[in-house]
Amino acid sequence: MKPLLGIERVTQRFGGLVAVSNVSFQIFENEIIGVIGPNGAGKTTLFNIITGIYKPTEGKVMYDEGNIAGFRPHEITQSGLARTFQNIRLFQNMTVLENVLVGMHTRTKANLFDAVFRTGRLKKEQLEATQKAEYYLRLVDLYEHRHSAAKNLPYGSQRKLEIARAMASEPRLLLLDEPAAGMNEQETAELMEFIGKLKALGYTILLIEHDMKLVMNICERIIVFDHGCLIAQGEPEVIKKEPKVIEAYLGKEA
Ligand SMILES: Nc1ncnc2c1ncn2[C@@H]1O[C@H](COP(=O)(O)OP(=O)(O)OP(=O)(O)O)[C@@H](O)[C@H]1O
Repeated sequence: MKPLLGIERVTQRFGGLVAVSNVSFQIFENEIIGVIGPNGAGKTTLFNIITGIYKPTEGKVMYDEGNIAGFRPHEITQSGLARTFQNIRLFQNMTVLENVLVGMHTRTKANLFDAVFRTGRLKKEQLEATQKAEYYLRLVDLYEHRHSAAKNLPYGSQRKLEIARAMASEPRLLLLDEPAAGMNEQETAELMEFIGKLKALGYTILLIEHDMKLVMNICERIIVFDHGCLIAQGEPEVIKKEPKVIEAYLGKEA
């Protein structure tokens, strides 16, 4: 089986600091993979490399068999990767529905001419986009709130809205940066159920998360970072018992 994403000997230096050091791993279609590690281990830098915010100093990011290292973020979104951020990045004054429509932008075809003259093509496309956005909002249980301003949603719902917005670009691979951050126990439990639903829909998910219960429960494989290096990868049961992991991460934070 060919991987959907292949990280090949990737290194990211910032001046003298090596944030990611010679990292390689693969992700296969429809897997849920967790990335864990202490603060500053290089997890977010890895996401930033995969999503085109940084061009790695060395190495390849193979996605669907092509090397996307150095592609611009919008090109990466167009190739079928989408992400959420550690800190919520919604348009707070826009409605819930509008936030999802923004995520769909890379998939619409109407041009300036269509926009100025409000052509039939534009109207048809707008209607289809709204229907699609509503579909994603139903998936995350926010349809009823579609006309509320994003800022009026509770925190857990704002995180779900971010996921809906990422899904609107129709990715095959979803990268979630600390999706449970700031959530209460109930919201985290709902999120776990929701991520299970995404898998059933065929998505492949790579997530960074500090909530060990979430990671251990829903991830099929876990990748562990420490000081920029990949120190272990495997099934949760194996990772839990790995001495290097306990020393680097679980021992300090769990
Ligand atoms: N743009 C940058 N310029 C310089 N150093 C950076 C930059 N981005 C990250 N770093 C450094 O790279 C290292 C890895 O940081 P990164 O944010 O990837 O870690 P992390 O595992 O995501 O941590 P956390 O769990 O706290 O989010 C840190 O030492 C950080 O200070």
